Amino acid sequence: MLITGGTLADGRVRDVRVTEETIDAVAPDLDPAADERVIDAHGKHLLPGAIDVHVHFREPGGSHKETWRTGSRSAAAGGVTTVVDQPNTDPPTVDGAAFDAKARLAADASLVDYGINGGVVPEWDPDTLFDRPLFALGEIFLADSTGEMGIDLSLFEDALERAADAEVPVTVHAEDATLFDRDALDGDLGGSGREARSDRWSAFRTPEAEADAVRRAVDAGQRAAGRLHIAHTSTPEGVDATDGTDATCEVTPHHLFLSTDDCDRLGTFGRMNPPLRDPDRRDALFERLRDGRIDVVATDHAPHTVAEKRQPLTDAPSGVPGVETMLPLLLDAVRREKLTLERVREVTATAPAAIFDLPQKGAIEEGIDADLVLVDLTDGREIEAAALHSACGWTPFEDRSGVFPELTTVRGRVVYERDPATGAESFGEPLGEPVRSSADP
Ligand SMILES: NC(=O)N[C@@H](CC(=O)O)C(=O)O
Ligand SMILES: [Zn+2]
Ligand SMILES: [Zn+2]
Repeated sequence: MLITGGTLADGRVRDVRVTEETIDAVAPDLDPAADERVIDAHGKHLLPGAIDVHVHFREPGGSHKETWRTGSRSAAAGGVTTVVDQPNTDPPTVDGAAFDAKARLAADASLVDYGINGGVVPEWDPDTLFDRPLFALGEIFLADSTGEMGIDLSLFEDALERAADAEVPVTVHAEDATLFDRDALDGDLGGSGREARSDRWSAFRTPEAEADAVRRAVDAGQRAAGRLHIAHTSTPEGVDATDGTDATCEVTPHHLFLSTDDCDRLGTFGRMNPPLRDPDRRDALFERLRDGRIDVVATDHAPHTVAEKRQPLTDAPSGVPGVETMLPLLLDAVRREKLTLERVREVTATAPAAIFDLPQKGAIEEGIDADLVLVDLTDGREIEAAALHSACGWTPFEDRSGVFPELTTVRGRVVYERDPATGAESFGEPLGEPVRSSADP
């Protein structure tokens, strides 16, 4: 396949030849071979596929919320070519057998490349778990969230040691429940669903609870001398607690593009852990994305059904979908000159590939996986739940504008294609193996 005339993130216009699974050539002017498919990318941008290191595709055990098929189609339609699934499934991915069961589901159904993380609870089985090609160990929950997998600091320190020995990176959900403000949930919490006052959830799971937990996790990580990555940092204080350390951090699109100002509109559809923060903190977080203090954008794609969300604030589950809207929202920020295209490439592809050791991904270079996304930056459109592909059927970004892919390839296969003239979409077939195959060291 030859994609001609695309503009790369650094502004160079190049022809890109894809042969089998890899990028075969990146050059100013390539002649198409006789039977080669040619895709005209003139006036459009060609980016490396996004690597989303934090998704919850809910299988096994939660397939009424999402499945590997629906979640990976949503990823492909949003230009995400590699996803990493978290362990709070049912059963949780805390031993070798649970890992194998999830790996089989993913191999049969995932349209995009995937990694599977191991999880930690008191009854985990590190021996069989570390026997599997774990992408990472985490998210390790230092406070309960969906799946009630919260653990104490001493088990966290043991897990850090085991992961360091196994040279497996660790990701952590850093909130300290002892610093939650329980008074915030007394009094009037509004009604159910969109009538709920989810600003109270933000008042309950305080910024200090995150910042303090990040500081403690980072200290433990430094002592264990392993690779530590902080999941979904939602506050500037949390990000700043990683400054000057080896720990890396990620931010989600909802903590960049939403704030407590959206709680009124969203109700429980804006309830997640860590929660939405005040507009000033959101702006300070965006500044840290722009200036490089935040390493990665990852979605924490955490779908729940509309019915589950239409409950009172303290009964509804936490979490919002986001895998399909991450790149569109970031590209819309580029259109609005709030971010550069190179920074978007850095936080969605270059940095995740470097931090999680995926040398064959994250760039448009000869010899590496042909994970590519073709976008037309002049073609912004409104985000509508009905046009998205997650099984959950809703989005917290309704009516925001986004730039959606026209073509997504994973290791040279077209996994998603949309005709910009008609809107007609088509999807590819499952790929059948994880990005960390057992052949890896
Ligand atoms: N973020 C959330 O609010 N929920 C996530 C779990 C998590 O990432 O804490 C989920 O799996 O639902
Ligand atoms: Zn989490
Ligand atoms: Zn999560």
